[in-house]
Amino acid sequence: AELLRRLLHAKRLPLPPGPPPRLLTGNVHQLPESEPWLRYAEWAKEYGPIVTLRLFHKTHMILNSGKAAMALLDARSGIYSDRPESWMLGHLAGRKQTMFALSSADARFPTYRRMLHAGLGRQATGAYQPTMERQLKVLMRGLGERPEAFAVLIKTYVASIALKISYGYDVSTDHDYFVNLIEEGGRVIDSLIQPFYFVEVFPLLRFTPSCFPLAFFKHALAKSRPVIDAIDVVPFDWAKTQIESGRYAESFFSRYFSPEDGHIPDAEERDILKWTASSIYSGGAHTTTAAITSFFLLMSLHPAVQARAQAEVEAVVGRGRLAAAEDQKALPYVTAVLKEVLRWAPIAPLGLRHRVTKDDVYDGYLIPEGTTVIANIWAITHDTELYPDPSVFDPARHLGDNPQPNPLNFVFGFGRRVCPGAALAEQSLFLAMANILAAFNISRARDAEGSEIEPSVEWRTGTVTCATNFGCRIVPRFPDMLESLAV
Ligand code: HEM
Repeated sequence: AELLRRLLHAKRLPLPPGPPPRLLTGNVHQLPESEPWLRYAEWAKEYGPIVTLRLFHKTHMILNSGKAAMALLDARSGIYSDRPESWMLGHLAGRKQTMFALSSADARFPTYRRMLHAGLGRQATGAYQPTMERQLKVLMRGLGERPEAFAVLIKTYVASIALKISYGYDVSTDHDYFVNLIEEGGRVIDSLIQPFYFVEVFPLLRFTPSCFPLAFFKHALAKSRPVIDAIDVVPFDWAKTQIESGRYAESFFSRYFSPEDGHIPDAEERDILKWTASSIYSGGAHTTTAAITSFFLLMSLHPAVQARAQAEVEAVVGRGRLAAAEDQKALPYVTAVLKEVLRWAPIAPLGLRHRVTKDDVYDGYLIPEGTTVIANIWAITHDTELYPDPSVFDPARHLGDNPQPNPLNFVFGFGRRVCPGAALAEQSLFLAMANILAAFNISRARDAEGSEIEPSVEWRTGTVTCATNFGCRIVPRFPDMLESLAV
C-alpha cells in the first residue's frame, strides 16, 4: 500500500529540470555535435545534478554527479539495468542480442553475464598472463624499432590480446585480416548510430518501401548488413573449424564450444557463445587502445610524473625482467598513474545508456518508467567536490591516508551492467604502463629545429573517445633491455 501511495504521489511530482524543449522536437536542436559530455556538465551547473532532455517524445536524464549515479544505477540496479531499444541497430541491423544491447529482462541476460564474468573476471585473468607478456614484448620491440608507429602498435597489442583470449587467434601483423574485418564492422556500426534516423522516433517507418523519402535508412542498412554480420560470424566459424580439426589454443570460445565434460552445445548455446565471444573484442579493443593512447599523451606532457613512476618501477622491478601483474601492489604510484589517466580522460565519457523499468522517485523528482538514463562519467570524474582541481593531472591525489574516490568505481559503468572486462582492462593497462615506463622516455614531439611542439589534441566524439592527431617522442632508455626481449 505504501508503494502504491508513493507511486500515485510520484505521478504528480515534477521531472528534474533541464533546458526548455521545443514543442515537437524537444531539445534535439540543443544537442552538441562534439564532446556532448562538456555541455551536459555545463547544464548541470544551471539545472542540478540530474538534467532532463526530451528528444521528440522520449525522455532522457543525464546523471552528472557520482552521488546520483551510485544512488540510482548501483543501489537501485534492479530497475536501472535495462537498455533502451534501438530500432536501427538493434532490430533492423540484427544486433538486439549483442551483450551491449540485450535487455536485462531477456532470459539470456544472466547467462551472458555469468559467462563473461567467468571468462574475464579476476580469477580468469591470471591465465592470460603468458598471452599478455608475449604481446607486451612485441609492443615494446615495436616501439623501439618504429616509435612513430606507436598508435598502430598499441592497437595491435590490444587486438592481439582480445582475439587470443576470445577465439585463440594469433594476430599476425599490423594489417591482420580479422582485425581489419572487425574494425571495418565497428566503423559501419558507428555510422548507423551517429546520424539521426527517423525510424528511431517513428518505428512504423520500417514498413515503408525503400523508395519512400524518409526510408533512406533502408539503403544504409542494405549496404551495412553483410559487413556488420561478419564481425561475429567469421571469427566464430574460424574458431569452430580449428576445434573440429583438433588443433586449437585454449580460449573463451573453446571453453564453451568444447567443454571438458564433452557436452555438445545446441543451436541456442552456440548463438549465446557467438555474441559473448564477439563482445570481448568489441568491448575491449577500442577502450583499452584509447586508454594507452591517453597514457602516451599524458606522459609526454608531464615529465615529473613520468620520472617518479620510472623511479618506482626501477626500484621495485629493476632492469633484468618485465614487470608482472604480481608487482602491482608494490607499485602504488604506477597504479595511481593508471587511475589518473582513466579519471582525467574517461574512455567512455557517457558510458552506455540505461533504461528504467519502473517509475521511481529521487530527491523529490519523478523518473518515469522507460526513461533513458545516461551517466555523465566525464562530469563525475571532473566533479570538484570529489576531485579538487579536476583538470590538473595529478596521480598523487589517489595516494596517502585520504585518497580521493577511486575513479575505477565510475569509469567502468554501474550496477548490473558494469563492465565485465574491468579486471582484464586494468591488468593489461598496468602491464603496458609499467613496462613502457621502465623501457622508454616519452616526451613532446620536436620540430625540424629540435624545439618541442605543443600537441594540439582532438578528442574523438563517440561512445569511446580517444585522443587523436598528436605526436610524441619515444626514446628507449636502455637499448640493450629491448634486445633481450625475444618473443
Ligand atoms: C579501459 C578499458 C575499458 C573501459 C573504460 C570500459 C568501460 C565500460 C563502460 C563504461 C561500460 C558500460 C557500463 C554500463 O552500462 O554502465 C562497459 C560495458 C562493457 N564492457 Fe567495458 N570497458 C573497458 C574495457 C573492456 C574490456 C577489456 C572488455 C572485454 C574484454 C569489455 C567488455 C565490455 C562489455 C561486454 C560491456 C557490456 C556489458 C553489458 O551491457 O552488460 N570492456 N565498459
